[in-house]
Amino acid sequence: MRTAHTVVQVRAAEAALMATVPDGTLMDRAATGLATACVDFLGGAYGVDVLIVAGSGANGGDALYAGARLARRGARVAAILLNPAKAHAGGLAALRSAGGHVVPEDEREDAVARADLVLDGIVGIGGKPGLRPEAVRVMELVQRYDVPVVAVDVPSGIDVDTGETPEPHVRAAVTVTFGTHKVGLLVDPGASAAGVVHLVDIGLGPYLPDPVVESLQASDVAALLPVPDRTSHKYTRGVLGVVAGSDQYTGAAVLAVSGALGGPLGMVRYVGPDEPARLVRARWPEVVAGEGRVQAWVVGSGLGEAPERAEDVARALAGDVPVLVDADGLRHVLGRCEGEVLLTPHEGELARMLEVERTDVTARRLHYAREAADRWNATVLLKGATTVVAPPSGPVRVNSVGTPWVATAGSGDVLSGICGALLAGGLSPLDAGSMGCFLHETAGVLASRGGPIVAEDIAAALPDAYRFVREAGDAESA
Ligand SMILES: NC(=O)C1=CN([C@@H]2O[C@H](COP(=O)(O)OP(=O)(O)OC[C@H]3O[C@@H](n4cnc5c(N)ncnc54)[C@H](O)[C@@H]3O)[C@@H](O)[C@H]2O)[C@@H](O)CC1
Ligand SMILES: Nc1ncnc2c1ncn2[C@@H]1O[C@H](COP(=O)(O)OP(=O)(O)O)[C@@H](O)[C@H]1O
Ligand SMILES: [K+]
Repeated sequence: MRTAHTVVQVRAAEAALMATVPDGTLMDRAATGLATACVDFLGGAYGVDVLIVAGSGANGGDALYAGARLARRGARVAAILLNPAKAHAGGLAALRSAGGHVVPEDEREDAVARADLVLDGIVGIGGKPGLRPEAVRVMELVQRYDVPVVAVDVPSGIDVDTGETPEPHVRAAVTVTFGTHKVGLLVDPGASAAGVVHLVDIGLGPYLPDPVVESLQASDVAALLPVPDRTSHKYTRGVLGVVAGSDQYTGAAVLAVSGALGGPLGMVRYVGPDEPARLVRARWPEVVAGEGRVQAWVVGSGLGEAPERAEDVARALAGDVPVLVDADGLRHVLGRCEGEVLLTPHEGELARMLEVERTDVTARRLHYAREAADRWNATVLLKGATTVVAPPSGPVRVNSVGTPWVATAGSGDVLSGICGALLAGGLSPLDAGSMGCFLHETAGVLASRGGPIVAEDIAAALPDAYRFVREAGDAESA
């Protein structure tokens, strides 16, 4: 499991750890990990040009100490000091004694043009969102000369606790973060600005409280996946009721059922108009049409806007089994929910539910997913490149495994099916949503292999994703 903590939590843990170790130990560990990550990124240190952009805080100090290590390994290291009078004294002395030098103001452009790598040590967890004009000017040069950036702890300028990027910020190829992930590294748009995130262990673990954000890895998903045993039969494995599709949107019914059958359940019941029911049974003869006992419901994909379908949603929500509500069904989730409910909007649907602009949801994904979870007393899965799954209380899950090829019509219908299958298998809305998303995106990766796919391909690859996750879990725990 990847976990992320707030700045306040990190600062408290650092203070507790620092009281137990000699001065400078943490920065030493951070700088060592950072230098190693730079060498890995560059494929070596000897003869490369590394340019440090350092602010006045400890984040700049980390970058300068790492620069000293790289210089000792044969790199040519230069530093742009954004505030020379307040530069980190220890870091600067270390860099100078290792042979690094400070770039004079009129040579900054040359230094950027020459660099193989820029180390962003402008601000870390002490930074307010945004960059001061001088930092903006330097980073514009870095962008113009297309120099890859390794961010120290966080890409400077993002809102570290939310992942929001309302102002200018650094875009990194790699972010080397210390002690624990920061929330803004796992949630978009901050996550996109961070690039590949590499965690350096500085010994913070025992001092960290429960995280505010978590991200399941294959072994976590594997540990939670229901697997039948010798005593299982179709009813103990779970029966899912699917209320999806309409005469207008027949495909949604087939795709939601396809997603469900790619999950670990025993049986699917389809409830809907004659035409989609006929198509579902033609494609999947094992599906039973009509009402009956179920362990969970999926309602909403392709229901259309007919008012009578509102009753289908209300009936499922009034029942005593978990319910997933997707797409058109979300229009009919009126008051606070009772029982176990998973809502799966994309950004446009969540914007409509909360009566805000879609661009606001894009900019503040964590904020609005949490707000909706609180307002509807339900777990809210906000779809996208980094999916956010916010329960009414407790840590939020995010998923960044996947491929943009999954963004294809009907893909969300398949997602509703696989998440519903996991609900029917007895998992909580939080687990079902976050595991379903992981399996759905993994299926997308396996089906796509870098090329275009359609929603049916994702559904067809779900059993492979299931096997892949179980094997990866076995390998990680071996
Ligand atoms: N505290 C610790 O024990 C450790 C801290 N570490 C490093 O220390 C960092 C935190 O250091 P600090 O608390 O000194 O804070 P930072 O270095 O993050 O930044 C604080 C400084 O930046 C200025 N600043 C704030 N917002 C700005 C903006 N938008 N643009 C330009 N300047 C801005 C402030 O005036 C302040 O001087 C971490 O991110 C990490 O890199 C690591 O060395 C690991 C150990
Ligand atoms: N850039 C992306 N990278 C990975 N997955 C994505 C990306 N954009 C969207 N997705 C996923 O694709 C699916 C799209 O679902 P949705 O928007 O409901 O589409 P539809 O209504 O056509 O089924 C969701 O699972 C979402 O998380
Ligand atoms: K930084």
